[in-house]
Amino acid sequence: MVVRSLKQLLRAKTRIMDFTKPETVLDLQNIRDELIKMEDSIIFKFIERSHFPTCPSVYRKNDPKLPIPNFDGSFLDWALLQMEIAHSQLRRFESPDETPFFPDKIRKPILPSINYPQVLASYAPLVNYNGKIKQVYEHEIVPLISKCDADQPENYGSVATRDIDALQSLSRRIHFGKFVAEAKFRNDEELYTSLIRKKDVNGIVKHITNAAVEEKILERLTKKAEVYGVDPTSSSGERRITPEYLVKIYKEYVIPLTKEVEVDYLMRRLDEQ
Ligand SMILES: O=C(O)C(=O)C[C@]1(C(=O)O)C=C[C@@H](O)C=C1
Repeated sequence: MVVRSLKQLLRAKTRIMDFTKPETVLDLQNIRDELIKMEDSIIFKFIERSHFPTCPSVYRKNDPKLPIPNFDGSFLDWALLQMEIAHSQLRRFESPDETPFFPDKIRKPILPSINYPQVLASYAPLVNYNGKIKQVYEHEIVPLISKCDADQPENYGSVATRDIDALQSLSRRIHFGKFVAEAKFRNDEELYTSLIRKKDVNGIVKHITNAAVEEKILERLTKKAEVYGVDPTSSSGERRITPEYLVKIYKEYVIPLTKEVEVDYLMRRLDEQ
């Protein structure tokens, strides 16, 4: 009897989001646990980027230092597009938690489809904030997380690969707002239906906001940045990612953009029924 209940306890504790099981995907606690795990990947990706200077040429459209034949865009745009073309063929964007930066240019997978059960509304892929995420990343986040303000041609490739990793993690985190929104909608359909009918954006923002959860996120990030952001082997204790910058990035960009995704998703939610 004791053994059985212990097993049950373990099972309950190890419940995680599984995209083939809709009931695990729309459990708000599972979603929040996943968001917590994503904090670690985002911090580590920022740390990887922080070893390099800003390298503005990487983000400049058609920069003469980085000529790319038959391409209209920045070096990062080009690199990200090549990566998405490869990843699309590996089935990356079939997963409902992945949102491409170039939805019109990706390819069909080489691998057979998984046919995930549909948990989000059918328009979910159209809720795509990647343009805005890239804008914010290049203009606001890179200057905060780079080692210094400088161009370093020998590291353009390394910078672009670090940027792609960071952008993909940020995109996944921010677009998780769709799962949060769907879970909240199903938990209180009456309330959200009435707010959506009235097009009451402020009311929706008020109801999706949980100040206590946000405060906890910022507290946890401060602690994580203190631990991960310092190289324990470095005698000078030099900081790589400071708690101050990490909190600023979450408070000013990551959480507000997640909420924007939630609101956008919810505002269209009644068209689906
Ligand atoms: O956890 C939630 O309820 C969310 O809506 C996600 C999130 C976030 O971005 O982490 C956004 C808004 C809430 O105020 C709290 C947290």
